[in-house]
Amino acid sequence: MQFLYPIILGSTSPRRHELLNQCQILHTVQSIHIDETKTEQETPTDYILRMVNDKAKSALTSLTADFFEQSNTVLLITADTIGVLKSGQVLQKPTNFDDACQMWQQMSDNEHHVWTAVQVSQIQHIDNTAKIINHQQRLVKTSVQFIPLTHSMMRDYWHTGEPHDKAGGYAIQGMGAMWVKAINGSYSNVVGLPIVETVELLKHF
Ligand SMILES: Cc1cn([C@H]2C[C@H](O)[C@@H](COP(=O)(O)OP(=O)(O)OP(=O)(O)O)O2)c(=O)[nH]c1=O
Repeated sequence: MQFLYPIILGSTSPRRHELLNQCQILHTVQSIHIDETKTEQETPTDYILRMVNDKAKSALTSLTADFFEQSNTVLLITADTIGVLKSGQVLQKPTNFDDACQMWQQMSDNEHHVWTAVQVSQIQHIDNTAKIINHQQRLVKTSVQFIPLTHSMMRDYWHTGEPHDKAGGYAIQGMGAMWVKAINGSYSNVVGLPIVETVELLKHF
């Protein structure tokens, strides 16, 4: 798939990279590291939209002249995925087994939503500096229904190592699929990048 400008994925998530590859969307990857702490006052929407913009600003500082060899304008994709309970509580990556169990107990035999925000930033390299000249965001929500979970299921899953770096402590594309009874909405959104909306944003530029 071809777009007007070269594409950079600003992410350390192998899942996002794989989803773009699956759709033959050519891109290079720039890893990013930011503080993902949510403030008390922030709503889930404020938080997730700030995250994708902070990730874009962080990636910007790493974009050296090599990234602009083909074109002085590039498109940068950044994304953030969280789980959201009916109470509005935000589920991030579990910090330890107890933290994961607290999330899973609330998700057991229940519905939660997975939200992914995606931002496409148009970046220009002028006077040796990369600048965001335009950006667009989308927020996509998918409903996920879990089966009832027992403590031994939680313990066994934790020991696989899969939950550690996943929002809500599970991977629908992995063994976590055994806990997912139904979804309503975009599957790629749960994995970490809503493909339909990402392509729409890329086409916009
Ligand atoms: C719910 C769910 C989340 N996830 C992943 C997607 C994201 O990689 C991760 C949520 O963390 P994010 O902070 O969104 O992403 P990340 O830290 O992995 O990567 P980066 O910030 O560098 O872009 O959870 C799955 O892989 N499968 C799932 O089913």
